[in-house]
Amino acid sequence: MEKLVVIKIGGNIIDDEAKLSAFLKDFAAIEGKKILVHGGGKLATKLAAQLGVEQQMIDGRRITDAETLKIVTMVYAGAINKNIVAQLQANKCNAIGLSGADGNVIKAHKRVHPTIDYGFVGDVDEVNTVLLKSLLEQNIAVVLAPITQDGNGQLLNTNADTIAQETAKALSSIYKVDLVYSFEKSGVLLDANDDSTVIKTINPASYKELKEKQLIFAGMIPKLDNAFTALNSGVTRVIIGKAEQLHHILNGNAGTTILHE
Ligand SMILES: Nc1ncnc2c1ncn2[C@@H]1O[C@H](COP(=O)(O)OP(=O)(O)O)[C@@H](O)[C@H]1O
Ligand SMILES: CC(=O)N[C@@H](CCC(=O)OP(=O)(O)O)C(=O)O
Repeated sequence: MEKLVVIKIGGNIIDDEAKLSAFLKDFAAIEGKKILVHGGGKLATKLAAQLGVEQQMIDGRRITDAETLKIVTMVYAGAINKNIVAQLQANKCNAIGLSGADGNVIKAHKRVHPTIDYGFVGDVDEVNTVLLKSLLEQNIAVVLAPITQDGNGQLLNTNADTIAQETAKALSSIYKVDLVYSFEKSGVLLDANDDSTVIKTINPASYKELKEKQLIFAGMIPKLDNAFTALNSGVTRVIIGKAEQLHHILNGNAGTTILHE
């Protein structure tokens, strides 16, 4: 099986012009088939504040009312996605930027929850692996924004870590997939404020323990849940690490590797 890397880039890197530019240079230099998934939650929150649209997050998920859906669509599928693609072109990496609606690439349904109304939040049903494969085979890097659609004309907002997991999972039937969650820290840390405390490997048992001790919290919990789901669904390797160390991560020399046992 041929190799594919699916890399998710975190919100704090997208927000930092210099770090984003350095990261995209490194991404452009990766040989072989590659997909970049981005979010941009911080930027969406900033724009919503400027527009006076109040935002609410529950368990790391944005409650997405109609106004918020317009904002996230503009920010993720518009400004951020196109800026990333343009920068990849500047680095001589041909790329195409897609939302889940483009080419019917990611279908989802509006989240149904017994007590919480998440609004226009989408849970993924299907990834169009045929289209993605045809683009990858033309040596085009795919840049995915976390906006999905329900097939009936409704756009939906889906967490970017989940988009990366679902895409990696779907493509693992065709490729040997490495999934990388890159963000501003050196990996999963024993002390979230100390970059020198990288935990080299995490398995379900150590994850449980670290969570109980509250050494893993906030956005790292859904990220690790996505990481384990990917690993249990056919993805070969899942690593969480620092965006600046992309090449070391891919070589297995940096970050936190997620293990089955
Ligand atoms: N043990 C930990 N190691 C590293 N980060 C952690 C840990 N526990 C919680 N976190 C938090 O998780 C955040 C990453 O999650 P999130 O903000 O959702 O990621 P992203 O930047 O990819 O969107 C970090 O910024 C950090 O504050
Ligand atoms: C439903 C939901 O929560 N969607 C996320 C999508 C963006 C995202 O995941 O961005 P980061 O990776 O930068 O956090 C949101 O709107 O915040």
